[in-house]
Amino acid sequence: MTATHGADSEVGRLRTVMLHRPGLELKRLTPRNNDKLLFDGIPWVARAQEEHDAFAEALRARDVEVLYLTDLLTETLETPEARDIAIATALADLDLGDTMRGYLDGFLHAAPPAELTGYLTAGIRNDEVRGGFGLVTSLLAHDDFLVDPLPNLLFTRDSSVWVHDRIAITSLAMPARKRESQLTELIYSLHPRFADSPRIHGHHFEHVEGGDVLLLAPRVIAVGVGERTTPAGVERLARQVFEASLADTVLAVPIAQERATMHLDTVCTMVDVDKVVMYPNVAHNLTAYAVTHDGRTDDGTLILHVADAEPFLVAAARAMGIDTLHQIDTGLDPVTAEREQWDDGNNTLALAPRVAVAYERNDETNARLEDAGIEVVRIAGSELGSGRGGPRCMSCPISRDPLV
Ligand SMILES: NC(=[NH2+])NCCC[C@H](N)C(=O)O
Repeated sequence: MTATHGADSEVGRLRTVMLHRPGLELKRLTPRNNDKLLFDGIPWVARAQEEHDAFAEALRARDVEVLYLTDLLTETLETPEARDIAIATALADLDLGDTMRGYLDGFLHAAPPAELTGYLTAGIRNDEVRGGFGLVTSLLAHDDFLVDPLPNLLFTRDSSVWVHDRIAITSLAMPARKRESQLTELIYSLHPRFADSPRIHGHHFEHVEGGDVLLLAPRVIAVGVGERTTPAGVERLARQVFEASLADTVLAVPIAQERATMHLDTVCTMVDVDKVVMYPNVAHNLTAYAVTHDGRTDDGTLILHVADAEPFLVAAARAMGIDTLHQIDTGLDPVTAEREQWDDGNNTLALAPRVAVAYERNDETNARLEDAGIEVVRIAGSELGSGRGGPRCMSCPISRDPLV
């Protein structure tokens, strides 16, 4: 692979990553809105920022280039075209009424790029507006949002994902996250750094979230199907990656439709070219449907073949062309395993084969990873973890070395 941007695996040496440093949007969380905004508590924002800065530093210390989503967005918003699209898409989605919509349209257009980034990410509360007064402002509560904040931007893995040299703009399932991929779509369409990068999928298509997409090996992709990614979403993604010749096999992997297992990467991540760390309580019943393609219908549509369900590790190894995809034997008792899974113990970010970033709190899982020869780069996540996401969720690899 010669592209400057892109990734063909989960473990090729990480060169460039996109993160989002948590900011004002986290200060919008209250005990009344945190469930709807998909947080399990109210994070201490200053500490969350410290933890995140340490995460970014750990990556830089390993020569990984760290890009911040808000910097990319602000740079994108320098052009009037980008501002028009950003404002029109954001406002079109909101339940505002014409008086407020008209006011906000003018207000947002007048804001300089960095400020506009702030409004698009942290939102605007009813008690913060200085105009557009009318029925909407009178009847909404003072702390209702006119523009919703996006606290889950922190989890950059979900709102876009590189597949080889293409960027897939995802389509997020939960209402609280829907606007996130409008922003990533804007960045990848109009930021000069990504000008020539071909895109697939889009925020208006069937739901696919990046946390469900695992690049098992060059040309083999596993996609979790559960609370977030839908069966139709995987089918759409499979057709696109086959059409663009980015993969030969897509494995659709059913996962329980529960908060604890919202994405495939909450139960399984790769730590080496042939090793995964997997939540032991699901390891034995995780299955996969291998999807391949062969020929076209008369109208040119690809004909997909869907194999019967098989154990995930078996189907994955076959598609990857290896004898065995090893599961690190964490040997944890079910209760410890459940606790550490909840705290994202299985949600590791590989910096290279056998080097993975993990939350320090998951002592047992980390010790077993080390026993298996994996170098564990530990980071703190006491506050970051309240959004239920670990190192993998908080990072979107933009460039990884190809596996040779
Ligand atoms: N790739 C992941 N596992 N992302 C975690 C996302 C967590 C986020 N609060 C949500 O519910 O959407």
